[in-house]
Amino acid sequence: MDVDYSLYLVTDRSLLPGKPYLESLEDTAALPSVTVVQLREKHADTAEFLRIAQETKALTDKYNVPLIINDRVDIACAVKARGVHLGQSDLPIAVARTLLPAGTIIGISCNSVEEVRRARDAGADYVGLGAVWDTQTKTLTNPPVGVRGLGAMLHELDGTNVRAVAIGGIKSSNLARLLRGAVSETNHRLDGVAVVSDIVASLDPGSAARRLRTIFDASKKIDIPTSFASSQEEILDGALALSDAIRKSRPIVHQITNVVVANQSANMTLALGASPIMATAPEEMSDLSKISGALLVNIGTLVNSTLDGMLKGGFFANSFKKPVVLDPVGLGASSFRKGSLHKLLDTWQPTVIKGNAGELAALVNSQEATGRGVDSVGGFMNPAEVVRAMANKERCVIVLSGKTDYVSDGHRVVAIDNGHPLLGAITGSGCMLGSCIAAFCAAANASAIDEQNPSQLTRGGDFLAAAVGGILTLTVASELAAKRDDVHGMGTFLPALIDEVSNLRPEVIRQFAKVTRLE
Ligand SMILES: Cc1ncc(COP(=O)(O)OP(=O)(O)O)c(N)n1
Ligand SMILES: Cc1ncsc1CCOP(=O)(O)O
Repeated sequence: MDVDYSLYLVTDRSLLPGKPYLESLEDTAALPSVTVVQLREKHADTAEFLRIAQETKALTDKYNVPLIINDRVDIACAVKARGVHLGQSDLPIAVARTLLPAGTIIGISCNSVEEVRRARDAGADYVGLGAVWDTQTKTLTNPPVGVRGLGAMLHELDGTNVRAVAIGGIKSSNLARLLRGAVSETNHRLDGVAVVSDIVASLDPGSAARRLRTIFDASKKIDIPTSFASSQEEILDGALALSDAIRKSRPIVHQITNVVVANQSANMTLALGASPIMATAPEEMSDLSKISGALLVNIGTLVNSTLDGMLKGGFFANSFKKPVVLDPVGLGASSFRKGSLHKLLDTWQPTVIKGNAGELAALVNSQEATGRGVDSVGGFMNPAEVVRAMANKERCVIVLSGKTDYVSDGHRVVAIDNGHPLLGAITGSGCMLGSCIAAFCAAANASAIDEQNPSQLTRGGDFLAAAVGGILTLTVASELAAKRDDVHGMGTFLPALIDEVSNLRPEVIRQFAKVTRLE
């Protein structure tokens, strides 16, 4: 019979919070939450390992949960375990197969795409991918692969029966982010998650397991809805409805942004009819996430002290189902920015990533465009395809800003041809665009019905239409501002732009909008 890998408990007696081992295990095995148990004994001698394995087997048999033995093929044979889990330096799969009864499951740990390929070709039944994050449970010999490293590993398993679980640092507080991000471009997902401390070290391991299992099961029920507005007219209607919704509901837009633009971004947010809060302290991120409609994270003048706030801000925004707009300003300019961005994306899931060609190229390691400081040099040959592929990879809406702006959620791709060259002449127009998109995302999220799905990282809403609304507001206003008699250049353009945004009505946006649905 096939094993269900949904919630794969790995034991560790050294982490028990005072409860006897078998009692703690029974708390979880008795429930339908845990679907597999792996006995992992790092310090027991052979006799002790065998004794614990026999006791564990009796318990897992009682509740009909398959038992896997860590490392030791001999113990797996002795207790007639359902399987064995091997590390990269344990017995090779082919040798273990000759020693184990036919049908015994063999799993192996993999830390890279190459290891997954080898495991697949050697006939592994499942792979343990990780460590995803750092863990207190063991000293890692390889760096964590991160959430975003898992997609390429899963891709290697397309068309095979090899199952995959992720392991390392997984908790109920980060599981939804893991499950959202751990998907290959071909939509290959994890079959389960392997967890040690979040269950074993808990005073109430049964509840801990139930929380994890509820999130895992709920994640199977969500994807980017395909029922959203489809034609360019419908997308425009959706975007303009959000413009009205912002003025009616005045959402709080929390912005952790750069010191160059904080003031003008706050004014732009007010002009849209929303309410800015430009707070950076990590200590207040949890409270602010509860009251905000959306979070903007802009790395333009990144320092370690704000990075901490960004990590916590995004984490809590995901937890409270608030959309997060990420503006990776000047990403290619330094390895500090790149390293920090990877940390951010491994900690939380953005709803929208907005960047110029140089920034998006740095994110996907493309040579097609580069950055010069915070500016972009060059462009993509096929921008529509780039945003579509990136949206699928990053599992969010992607906005590529430029003379023509491109937006995709992985299904739909839209091009917008509004804007004025003066937007590119002043500092911070890209950053203000991030603020506009965040305000529109707040409105989209607020108007969605909360499905009460614990694996959702936002309430939902058409965030592609939100991005389109944010772009149109700024770019149409820029065209109107540039035409004004009192605008003579950069200096007079910025206040006029803010005025035009504050006076802009949806009918005017509709009149000037140049939106094309591409595919
Ligand atoms: C499901 C699962 N995945 C990975 C591991 C790690 O195994 P290994 O690399 O052998 O390291 P140790 O467990 O021996 O520390 C695992 N145990 N289970
Ligand atoms: C055994 C193992 N292999 C990679 S990470 C890990 C430990 C995971 O423990 P935790 O779930 O407590 O982070």
